[in-house]
Amino acid sequence: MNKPIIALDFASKQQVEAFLAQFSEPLFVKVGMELYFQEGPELVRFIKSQGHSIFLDLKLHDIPNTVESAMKGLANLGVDLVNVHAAGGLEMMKAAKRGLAGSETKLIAVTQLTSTSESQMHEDQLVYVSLEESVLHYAKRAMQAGLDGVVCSVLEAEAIGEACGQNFLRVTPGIRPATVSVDDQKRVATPAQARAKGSTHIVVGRAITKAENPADSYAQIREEWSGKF
Ligand SMILES: O=c1ccn([C@@H]2O[C@H](COP(=O)(O)O)[C@@H](O)[C@H]2O)c(=O)[nH]1
Repeated sequence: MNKPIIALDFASKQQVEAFLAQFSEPLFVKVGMELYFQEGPELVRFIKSQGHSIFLDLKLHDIPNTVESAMKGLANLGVDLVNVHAAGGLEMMKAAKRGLAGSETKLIAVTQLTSTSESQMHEDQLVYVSLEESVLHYAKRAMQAGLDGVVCSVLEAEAIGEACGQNFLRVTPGIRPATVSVDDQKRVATPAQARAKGSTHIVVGRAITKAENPADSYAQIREEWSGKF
């Protein structure tokens, strides 16, 4: 079972260091826009030097040429996972993959953000299909472009596994243990539900980073996710 990916949604290297100091094992962490735009590639190199695996969650979405060039830069960082928005289109996703040529970094595409509900998708995007249909469409396009998987919610993970194959990654944020507030997330599930529905990875931020004891919270989530609880 893959380790839960901890979203390091912090504003500074200092906060990251203080957080990581509470763990004595190699982790799988996610560096997103908040942290990357403050601290840049140096911080990614630092986290890597500490032996942790990294999902660099920058959700690129631009014209194919720009995304390909940006991916060439990210390829040099040697992270484990990077992503684009599937809404950028097939050509953009293919360009992103070309940019990573020769690197070991896996590429996944965001389908519909887990903070989006079906009614919001209709209103904001004028997309009048079901949310699952939209997510499945993006997953199939990502597969067609040669990507390694998608970011989706647990609610769509099973259908994507059936449509795209079990090796196609289903990386699922919006994870909340039963007692924790959902905050701004709309399509949420517990770690146990994620396991049952075939997520390949879970992404957990605030339920760990804002917990009274992050290391305990991580251990509980990891146990629930791995089915040991
Ligand atoms: O659809 C998506 C894509 C990315 N995210 C990111 O995951 C974490 C979730 O944090 P929580 O505190 O566990 O809600 C966050 O970094 C998002 O940027 C997502 O939530 N949904």
